Amino acid sequence: MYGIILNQQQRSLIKICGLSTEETVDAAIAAGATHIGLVHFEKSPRHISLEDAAKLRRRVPAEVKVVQLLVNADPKLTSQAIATVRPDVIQFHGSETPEWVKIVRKQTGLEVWKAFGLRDQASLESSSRYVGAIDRILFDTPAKALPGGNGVAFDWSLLAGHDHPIPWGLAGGLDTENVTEALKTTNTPLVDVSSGVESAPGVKDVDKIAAFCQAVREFDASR
Ligand SMILES: O=C(O)c1ccccc1N[C@@H]1O[C@H](COP(=O)(O)O)[C@@H](O)[C@H]1O
Repeated sequence: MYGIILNQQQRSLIKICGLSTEETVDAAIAAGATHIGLVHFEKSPRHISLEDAAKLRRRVPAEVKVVQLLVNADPKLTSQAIATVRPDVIQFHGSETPEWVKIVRKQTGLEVWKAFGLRDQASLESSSRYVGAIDRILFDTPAKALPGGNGVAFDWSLLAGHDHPIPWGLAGGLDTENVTEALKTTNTPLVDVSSGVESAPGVKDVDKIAAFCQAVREFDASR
């Protein structure tokens, strides 16, 4: 009986993105993150070289998945990132087409995620063009100064009650204060945070990482 109840309890997936130091990678793992995100995009304050990403990747135990974030990377850079970092997941966060991400998925066998800027109901419908091409869609705020990582939330009610055809996740402006509301409104299976666990752009804060993960786990325990 007890086992059945435990099995029914939904455990949210938590991705902490834009990590760039050993200390913060270790903190995210200790706090219960299920996914660690590494950004390779030179315009981002969270950009790290592929060699540094590979070093951080080696600290991550098998039960925590490593997500390599790329933005409109060409085929050469995409293969270099995969060969050097050996991520579990590739997150495409630019204007990559369904055709391109499907090729990467087929040729590498890796899990492929696509970030999608959600503007309105019509854009939610148009996101279905990625069905069959990716393993997970990550709904985010439409691009601003950067394609992502701006710390700005979108209207989560767009996702309330939506019948999702593929696995998905929620990103954009999440933090410890709003993540419970975001989970309640959207019932998302995965939350993805970057700016919301920083003390300055690109500087992750270990206490904020711990508090964010605790808020998510408290929500999980309450449902
Ligand atoms: O983090 C970045 O700098 C970044 C740069 C380019 C594309 C995506 C980026 N981050 C991703 O954006 C979402 C939302 O981030 P935030 O919590 O609003 O800061 C998330 O997937 C980040 O990993």
